Amino acid sequence: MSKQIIFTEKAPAAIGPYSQAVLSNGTLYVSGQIALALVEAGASIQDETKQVMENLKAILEAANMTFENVVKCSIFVKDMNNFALINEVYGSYFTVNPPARETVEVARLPKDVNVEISCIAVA
Ligand SMILES: C=C(N)C(=O)O
Repeated sequence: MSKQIIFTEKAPAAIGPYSQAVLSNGTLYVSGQIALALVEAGASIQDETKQVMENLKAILEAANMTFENVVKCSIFVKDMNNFALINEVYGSYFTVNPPARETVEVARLPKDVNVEISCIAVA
């Protein structure tokens, strides 16, 4: 079993006992990304989502991958009424052959952010 911890300063450090991402046997498991600073600044859901996607991008790049390597995403939202706005931003990162995905509304997210997205990518 191979297990390589991926870390980049270009994405926020973990806020708990987890790694930004773990690479195992060619598959990259990226932890759920949030945009805490933007939420604290009162940013829009679009800007929050964009920052989350940029975090994912930076972590993928740290493992020599891009969004093209992503096979699955999980989206957790505080308010499903934001579904369309989140899709608008998310979709701009996956213009062709988007990955598999689920989107789930949850009661609360860490640090009271509005959206958290994780992904799995394959080399
Ligand atoms: C933000 C997270 N990924 C967490 O708390 O697990």
